[in-house]
Amino acid sequence: MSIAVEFHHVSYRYGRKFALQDLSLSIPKGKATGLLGENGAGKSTLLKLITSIGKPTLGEIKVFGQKPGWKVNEQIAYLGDRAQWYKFHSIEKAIQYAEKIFPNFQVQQAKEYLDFMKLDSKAKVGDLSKGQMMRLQLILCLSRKVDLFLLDEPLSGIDLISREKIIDLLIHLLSEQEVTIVISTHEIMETEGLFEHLIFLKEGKVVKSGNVETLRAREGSIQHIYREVFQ
Ligand SMILES: Nc1ncnc2c1ncn2[C@@H]1O[C@H](COP(=O)(O)OP(=O)(O)OP(=O)(O)O)[C@@H](O)[C@H]1O
Repeated sequence: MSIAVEFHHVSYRYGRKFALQDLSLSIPKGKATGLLGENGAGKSTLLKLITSIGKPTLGEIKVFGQKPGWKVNEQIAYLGDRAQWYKFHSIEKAIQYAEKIFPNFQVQQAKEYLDFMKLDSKAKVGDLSKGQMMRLQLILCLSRKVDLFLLDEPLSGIDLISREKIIDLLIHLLSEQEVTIVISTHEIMETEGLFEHLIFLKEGKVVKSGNVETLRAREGSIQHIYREVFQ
């Protein structure tokens, strides 16, 4: 199995509080990995460390064999704390703007995704609903030509139809390109079919991880495992 991201005994703390504790894990290359955990488990912190928004207090991280930093960030698209797009821009304009700020942005790809996600390119960013805004954020993120996508809770607070659209888009991307996707989520029911690999995070530690099929064969449905781990 080729590895995209490795954590070796990583700890991270905010002030006195440890958000991650002696955490070791591997994220396989070319697959979708689900990062599952309850509120405060450390999912966002883990994704931020991959993009070098923070540095580990202890331990070592490798992303495609390199230390996190600006160089490897060129290969990463991160959907994290929501990027601010100008509210007075139309979606079309937001795409032109994304092309300016992201060197590896694919305008044609973004236009295809817009159709797929049923967004009107003339609509103003400021007039979009939360779900439509998330669809747009995701389009702008996924239209970058990179090897690794990190999506921090892309489904949170989104209605069923938008969720299904987002999941369809991710499945489409995975079937078309050899990319690595890491998605943090609590929405295991809807996303289960998307993932090949799962990491269960609890109180800053990995409590279970592995290939989805292997986990299912050994321990039953993913929902069952989720309940066992988090109840
Ligand atoms: N900026 C911060 N300052 C202080 N503590 C923080 C900060 N960000 C996160 N924490 C703490 O670190 C721990 C992990 O937070 P993190 O946001 O990584 O969890 P999460 O799994 O992404 O949670 P959620 O599902 O609620 O988004 C939590 O206890 C949180 O309170």
